[in-house]
Amino acid sequence: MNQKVVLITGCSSGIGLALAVHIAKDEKKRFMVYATMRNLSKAEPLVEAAGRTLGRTLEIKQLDVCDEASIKACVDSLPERRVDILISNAGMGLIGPIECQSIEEMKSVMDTNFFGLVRLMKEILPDMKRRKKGHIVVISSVMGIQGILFNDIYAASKFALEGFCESLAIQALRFGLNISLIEPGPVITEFERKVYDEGLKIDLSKADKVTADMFTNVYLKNYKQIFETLGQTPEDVAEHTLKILIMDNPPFRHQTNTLYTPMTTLKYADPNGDLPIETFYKMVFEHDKVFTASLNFIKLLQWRSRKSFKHNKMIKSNC
Ligand SMILES: NC(=O)C1=CN([C@@H]2O[C@H](COP(=O)(O)OP(=O)(O)OC[C@H]3O[C@@H](n4cnc5c(N)ncnc54)[C@H](OP(=O)(O)O)[C@@H]3O)[C@@H](O)[C@H]2O)C=CC1
Ligand SMILES: CC1=C(/C=C/C(C)=C/C=C/C(C)=C/C=O)C(C)(C)CCC1
Repeated sequence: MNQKVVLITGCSSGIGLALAVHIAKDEKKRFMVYATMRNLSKAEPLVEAAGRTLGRTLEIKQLDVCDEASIKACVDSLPERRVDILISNAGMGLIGPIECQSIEEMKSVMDTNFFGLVRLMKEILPDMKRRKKGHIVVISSVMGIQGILFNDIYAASKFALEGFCESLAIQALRFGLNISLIEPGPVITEFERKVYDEGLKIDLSKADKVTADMFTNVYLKNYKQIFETLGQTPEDVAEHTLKILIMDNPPFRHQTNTLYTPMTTLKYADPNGDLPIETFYKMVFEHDKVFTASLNFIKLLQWRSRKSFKHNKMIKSNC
């Protein structure tokens, strides 16, 4: 059988782990998954979730996206160095006022989220071009489209990914290669815990009172609620991604959370770029009115989509 070779980065937890397992468990066994992580001592949750696919349609390998030698060693270890589908997922977040963050911390985010993909592409793209076959799937974010308060550096790293891929996609087309950006909204994973816990520990003494207050009393206060109201599961993102993998003509961009779409659409609706900024400003500072109204609207959308899901299921079961 002609299985497609899928290489995924950052599979020790969250979206990467869910992707690896979901793709390896494909009923038609269309894929051979190389699930990679930088630290193999963290493999236990993946081993457990992979179950019987381990050693069959799933293998675990070491790969650190910040280390060129580790990427090369991993790709060299694959049969014929072949990668049909690269899923660049490894990433990290960073929240808080920039005056409280060190340049080292910021560089680490850019190095992982952006240069991590660049290193992977430098190793894998030339082979894909030679074979005139391949699909590069990048786990970007809604923050690759639109910045969010106190996510300045993280959003910049995702914008960098999007600009890089948008430029490369034109060249890729010439070789018959596909590039797809997957853009989830909030997803309930270790990412949320890491970023939120770090956020609570930030030394705000370098920020002025207004900024410190905005971070503590607006951002951190609402962050949890945003995840609770809008948060997707990593399995849901994995399902969306698999659908993209099996398409004949996969799209360049795919947002996984329709509840978040009204917010990203603002960007496309106003060429001057003021609409999303003013709307987010109102959501933050006319908080009581707009933020609560927005959350209620989102809850209504959620209720309606759950209702229509049940309705569709009922129709199907009656057919
Ligand atoms: N959670 C969310 O709300 C959203 C997340 N995303 C994106 O999804 C991707 C996955 O995040 P998510 O699953 O949520 O978070 P997790 O923290 O659960 O997973 C991140 C993964 O990336 C790995 N990683 C970090 N640095 C490196 C590195 N240098 N080399 C290899 N692997 C590395 C981590 O490994 P280790 O365990 O060793 O740290 C971990 O396996 C990220 O790109 C993130 O930006 C996008 C939209 C929303
Ligand atoms: C929508 C919104 C907020 C927060 C959104 C968050 C926290 C989104 C997180 C997205 C993630 C984690 C993407 C990962 O790539 C605020 C600023 C609290 C208030 C204004 C409206």
